[in-house]
Amino acid sequence: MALLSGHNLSCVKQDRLLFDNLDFSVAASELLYIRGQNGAGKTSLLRIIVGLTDATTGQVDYQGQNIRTVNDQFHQELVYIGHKPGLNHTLSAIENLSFWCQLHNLPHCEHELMDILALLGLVGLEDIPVRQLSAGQQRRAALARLWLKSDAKIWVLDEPFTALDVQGIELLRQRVIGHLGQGGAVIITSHQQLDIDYKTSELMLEYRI
Ligand SMILES: Nc1ncnc2c1ncn2[C@@H]1O[C@H](COP(=O)(O)OP(=O)(O)OP(=O)(O)O)[C@@H](O)[C@H]1O
Repeated sequence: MALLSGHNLSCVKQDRLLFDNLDFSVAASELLYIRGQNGAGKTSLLRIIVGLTDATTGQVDYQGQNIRTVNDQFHQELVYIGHKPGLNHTLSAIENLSFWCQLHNLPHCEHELMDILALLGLVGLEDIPVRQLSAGQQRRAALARLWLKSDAKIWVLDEPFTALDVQGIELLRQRVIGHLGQGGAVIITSHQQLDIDYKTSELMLEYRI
């Protein structure tokens, strides 16, 4: 059974039809790549998938039910990391992630924060404002959420490799493998191919004029 599926999705932005009649599904331990050139509509599709915006037509189902009707459960079991890191630049990494843990009702996370930041190579940088971190360090801080909310079933990641170095890419790759191994599902946009021994499908968005 599909964990997450989209049916007859279409999206119009600025009078341009980005996609229509679009169906997808992703099941436990599956990875779905969404591909397409700049401006094809990948981010727009991800925002529809996580319920941040409505599709022009169609619906997204979580475990067979419209995400709008199982909103709370869906968001409890989802981690979405957008194209931008989604961090408050005036706060430190610790402050950003502590706030995120509270927002997601994950109080136990606070105890794990330092270990996760160490794993991500951010020790010594955890207390400075995020704006003083490099782009790759900011990305790492954003990706810490994948370690903090480890029981989320669905990960939706928009260009998560952006700005990461080789070691960061491998760290994230191993994390994705671990998640798939635990029965999670991952939807990802990336211009980079991941070499992974799990069922992988691809959705190509054509750029439309
Ligand atoms: N909030 C918005 N209001 C109006 N138009 C938008 C908005 N967001 C995106 N668009 C338009 O929708 C189109 C698709 O944008 P989107 O960000 O989904 O593409 P993308 O495939 O993710 O691109 P990229 O690879 O560059 O990140 C673009 O032409 C963009 O101008």
